[in-house]
Amino acid sequence: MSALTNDQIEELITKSLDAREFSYSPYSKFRVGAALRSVDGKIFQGCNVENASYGGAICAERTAFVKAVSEGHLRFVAIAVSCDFNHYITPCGICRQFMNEFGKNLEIFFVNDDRTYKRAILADLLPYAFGPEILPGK
Ligand SMILES: O=c1ccn([C@H]2C[C@H](O)[C@@H](CO)O2)c(=O)[nH]1
Ligand SMILES: [Zn+2]
Repeated sequence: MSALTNDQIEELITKSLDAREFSYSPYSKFRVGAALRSVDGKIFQGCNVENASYGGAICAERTAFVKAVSEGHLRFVAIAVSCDFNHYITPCGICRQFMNEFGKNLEIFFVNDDRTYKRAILADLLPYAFGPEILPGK
């Protein structure tokens, strides 16, 4: 069961699909969009941003998180992710670790081109995670 209403899920899906528009992906030609909902209902969109130094690429999920955190938001309910293939895209390992910093109960919607989706919780995608609770001072 999702913490979001069906309308909220549909809104997140639309914003995730729309976010692909600004994908900067001249190398992979793989356009990814994400939409992240904070606990106070704000939605932050992100796309993947690649680099001539290939390893410098930033995924859509992290773009959305960095936008949100840099504007003072630290608590999130859900993120939707989409690519422009007939595929349910799942976040890469770096993004799973990155997102874990902000809570293991985050809902993740993997959105297909036709708006159908699959849903998971971050804790299921990153079991036995290394997280901030392990470090002193947290
Ligand atoms: O969940 C994912 C998986 C991949 N990518 C990007 C990284 C790179 O720009 C391109 C191909 O890996 O897709 C994302 O943005 N999110
Ligand atoms: Zn990633």
